[in-house]
Amino acid sequence: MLTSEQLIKIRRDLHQIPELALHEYQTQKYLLQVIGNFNQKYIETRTCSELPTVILVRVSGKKPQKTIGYRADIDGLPVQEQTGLPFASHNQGQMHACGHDIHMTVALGILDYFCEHQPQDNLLFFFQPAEESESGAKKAYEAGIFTGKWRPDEFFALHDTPDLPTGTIGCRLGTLFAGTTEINIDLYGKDGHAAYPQQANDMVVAAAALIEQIQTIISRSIDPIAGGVITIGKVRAGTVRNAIAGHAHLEGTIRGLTQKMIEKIDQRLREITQGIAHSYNAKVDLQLNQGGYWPVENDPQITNEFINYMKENPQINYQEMQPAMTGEDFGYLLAQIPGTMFWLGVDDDAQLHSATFNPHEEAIEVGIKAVVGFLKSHM
Ligand SMILES: CC(=O)N[C@@H](CCC[C@H](N)C(=O)O)C(=O)O
Repeated sequence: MLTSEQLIKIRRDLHQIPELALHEYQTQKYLLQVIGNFNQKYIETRTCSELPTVILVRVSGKKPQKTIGYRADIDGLPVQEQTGLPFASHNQGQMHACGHDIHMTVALGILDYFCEHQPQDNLLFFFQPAEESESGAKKAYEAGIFTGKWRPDEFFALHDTPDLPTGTIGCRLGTLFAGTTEINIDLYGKDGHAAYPQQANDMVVAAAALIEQIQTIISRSIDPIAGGVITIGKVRAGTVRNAIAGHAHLEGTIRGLTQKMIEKIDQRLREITQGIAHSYNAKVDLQLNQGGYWPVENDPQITNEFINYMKENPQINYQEMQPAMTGEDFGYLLAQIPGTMFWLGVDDDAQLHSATFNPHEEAIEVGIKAVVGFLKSHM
C-alpha cells in the first residue's frame, strides 16, 4: 500500500508535468507506471484508441452486484505557475492550477487500497482527459468506452476547493455545479492609421461596447434570485499603438445553475452581438459551445447515502454546500449515469485557476480514507 510519503511524491511528480486538454501523454505514462506497480490480481487496465489519453482500470469484485465508477480528471491549465514551489511545473505556461494532481493522487490511493483489499462490487476508475476544455467526459462517453463490463452503474468524483478547511468533505443534494457555455467572438471591421479613424472601422471600440453591453445581461435580463455569470476572460486586438485594429477576438464563459438559465443567457448574448454588428457596421462571428458542461445534478438517493455516511462518521468533517458557479463536464456523465460529485477542502488563500494556487497536501490521505470508507459501506 502507498505510504503518506509516496502519495506526496506522486502528487508532486504529477504537479511538475501538467498538460493541456487531450495532450496528457506524459501524465498518462506516469499514471500507467504507478498503476503497473499495484497488485494486479484483481485489476484490468485499458487505454482507448478513440481518446488516446484515457485510462480505465476495472477492479473485479468478490460478489459483484454492481459496478461503481470513480472519475479523476487529469488535464492542467494554460497558466504560468507562480508558486515558487520546489516542485513547480516543468512545463512552460502550463499548471495544475485546478488541483487535478490532487484528484489523480486521491484516485490512485483509492485504487491502491482496493487492489490490496478486493471489493465486494466491481469498481471502475476513469482517468479522464480534458475537463477544463474540450469536454473529455462527453467525448469519452460518446466514443462508447463505457460499454459492457466497462459501464458503471453509478459514478462518483470529487473536486478540490481552497474554500474549505483541509480534508473537509462538502456536498449537497441537487445541483452542485453550474452548467457553462464557452463563448468565442470575432469582430471584423477595417484596419487603418490611428490618425485617420474616419477611414477605418475600429474593432477595439466595438469590442469595448460589446463587453459593456454583455455585462447588462445578468443585471437586467436575469432574475437576481436565480443568478448567472458571464465572464469575458480573454481579449485580443491590434498590434501597435498607432494603428486601428480591424479585428478583435474575445473569449469568455457563461454560467447558470439550470439548463433553462444557460439557454436564456445564450439567447440574450446572440441578440446583443447582432445589435453591436449593426451599430458598428461590423461583421461578427459568435460561437457558443456548451459541449458536456451540463449542470452537475447529484442523484438524490445515492447522494443522500453519501451525505449520511460523511455526516455520521466522527472522523470526517462534513459541510453542507451551496451550489457553485464552477463548471464540470462530470455533469454530462451524471446525466447518463446516476451518482454524486463532492468537494474536498484543500484550504488555500489563492483561488482555483490562480497562478499561486497551492493546495494543502494533507487533504489527499483524508480524501482517500473518506472515499474508501464510503465505498465499502455502499457495497
Ligand atoms: C472546476 C472548474 O474550474 N471547471 C472549469 C470547467 C471549464 C468549463 C468550460 N471550459 C468553460 O470555460 O465554460 C470552470 O471554469 O469552471
